[in-house]
Amino acid sequence: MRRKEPRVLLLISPDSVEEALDCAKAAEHLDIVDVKKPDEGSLGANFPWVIREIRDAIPADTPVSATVGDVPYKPGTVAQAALGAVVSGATYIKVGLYGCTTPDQGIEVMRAVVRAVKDHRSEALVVASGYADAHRVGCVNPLALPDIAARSGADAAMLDTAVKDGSRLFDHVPPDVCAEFVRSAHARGLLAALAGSVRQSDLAPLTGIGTDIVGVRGAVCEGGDRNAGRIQPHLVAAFRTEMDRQARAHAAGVPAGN
Ligand SMILES: O=C[C@H](O)COP(=O)(O)O
Repeated sequence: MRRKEPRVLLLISPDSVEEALDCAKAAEHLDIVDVKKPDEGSLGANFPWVIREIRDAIPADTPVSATVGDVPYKPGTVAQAALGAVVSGATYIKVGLYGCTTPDQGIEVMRAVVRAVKDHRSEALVVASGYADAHRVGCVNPLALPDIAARSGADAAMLDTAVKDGSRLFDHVPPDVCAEFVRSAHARGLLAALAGSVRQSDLAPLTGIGTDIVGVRGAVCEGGDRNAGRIQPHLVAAFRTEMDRQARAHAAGVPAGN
């Protein structure tokens, strides 16, 4: 049976139709299928026809998200790419503000994206994503994302990691600062999403932080390898089981351990 209101939404990122079919086998355990192309970057954009094929391949009640890329500070270019993603069937549109160095640049890009997406499909959700390791790539401070998202009319603020070299979300933004990010998003009426080589052992702090969405690829791939490994349905199921265990422990006020 499909989950109705999971405490935290699980977003899984396949890179192909074949991997999306493996996600479909685990559809009861995940909430959002997030199409990306990891060989084009952390939030690399896949082809429109891949988004369309994935939309057609997975259960109709599972929303499709698509990443628009690790985008430059080029509002027109990014708005067109975002329109391409929503026309192709995605209802979550994720934008990685890689080339934006200031909040004003991020707002300019995201306002253009929000207009392009919502003019086409008003109920689609726009996600403004920053990078926990922004200091390594010179982009906007991750804690600026909730304000950028709110001021541009986006629906969610997200953090991921830009450099996929084994370092993880909490290596760059510790749990107490992630908690501040989530509070800041919620105070602005936004969803908060956290990702970045997240593992099952991160689920206890992530649950406590109160994030709405956890984004994962590597942890549900064979051998934990987001590049060479493929998404495994049994690893998706195991990840969900641990999310649920942590959610129950949190609700009961009892630490679940790892
Ligand atoms: O949106 C989520 C990302 O796909 C996370 O990928 P990762 O868990 O391999 O860092």
